[in-house]
Amino acid sequence: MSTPHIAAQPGDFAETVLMPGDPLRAKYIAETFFTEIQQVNEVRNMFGYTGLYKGHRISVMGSGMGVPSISIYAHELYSQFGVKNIIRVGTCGGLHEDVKIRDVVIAQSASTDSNVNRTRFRGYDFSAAASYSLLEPAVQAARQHGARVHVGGVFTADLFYSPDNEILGLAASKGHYGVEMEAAGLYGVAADNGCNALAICTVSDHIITGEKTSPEERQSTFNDMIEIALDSVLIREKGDI
Ligand SMILES: O=P(O)(O)O[C@H]1O[C@H](CO)[C@@H](O)[C@H]1O
Ligand SMILES: O=c1cc[nH]c(=O)[nH]1
Repeated sequence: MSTPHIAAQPGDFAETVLMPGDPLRAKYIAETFFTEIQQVNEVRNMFGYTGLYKGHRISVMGSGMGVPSISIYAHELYSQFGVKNIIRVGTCGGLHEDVKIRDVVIAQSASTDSNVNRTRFRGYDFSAAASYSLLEPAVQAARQHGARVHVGGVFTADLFYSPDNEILGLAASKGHYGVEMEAAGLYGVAADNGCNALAICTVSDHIITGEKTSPEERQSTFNDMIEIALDSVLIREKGDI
């Protein structure tokens, strides 16, 4: 079985897929955290893997950057490969004064300058929100982990290099914690397919203060976020939530 962008067999993906933007981070996650790893996609080098995390079957695949890219992969995973839950594990720019670099932002909701949700919602304003069944265990896992975590809105931007960054100041003034490029689209695709989605991001740089993390810091804070995402899946499976 194959879709235009994923060449895998039915059952190759677990019910829950972690999605970083970068396919090499997907490879890193599989090699660092999984046992019994099976590569399940390599079309366009968008690497996907299924393995075991603490004995629980789980998958990871890159999403690419931006709403169009993650929308393609999320739609194919939900509609053709039996995936029920996608947890984006990405990076974001800090927008809010309470947010420091290396903090974790759990995106309860996502505002956007993308038109995709209006397209799918006949011009009305769709509320792009995380699935509570993924959100609550993620918050619990983050607290257990001891991470500095913020739960709230993010701004999903179409342009990384925008000629007009005033929207980011406005988003900050309305309490958005970070800017990234996928969450609002992912939440829309999950709603289309009756499935679950959540975006978790580590703050890699700060839009207001101009601070940036070093490559080493990015790696270790990325690991914190991955453990939070993976442990949230175990908490959910155990039915503690
Ligand atoms: O680190 P990832 O998951 O790619 O996320 C962020 O980084 C990319 C921009 O550099 C965008 O995809 C943005 O959302
Ligand atoms: O999309 C992103 C991701 C990280 N930092 C940013 O400024 N934007």
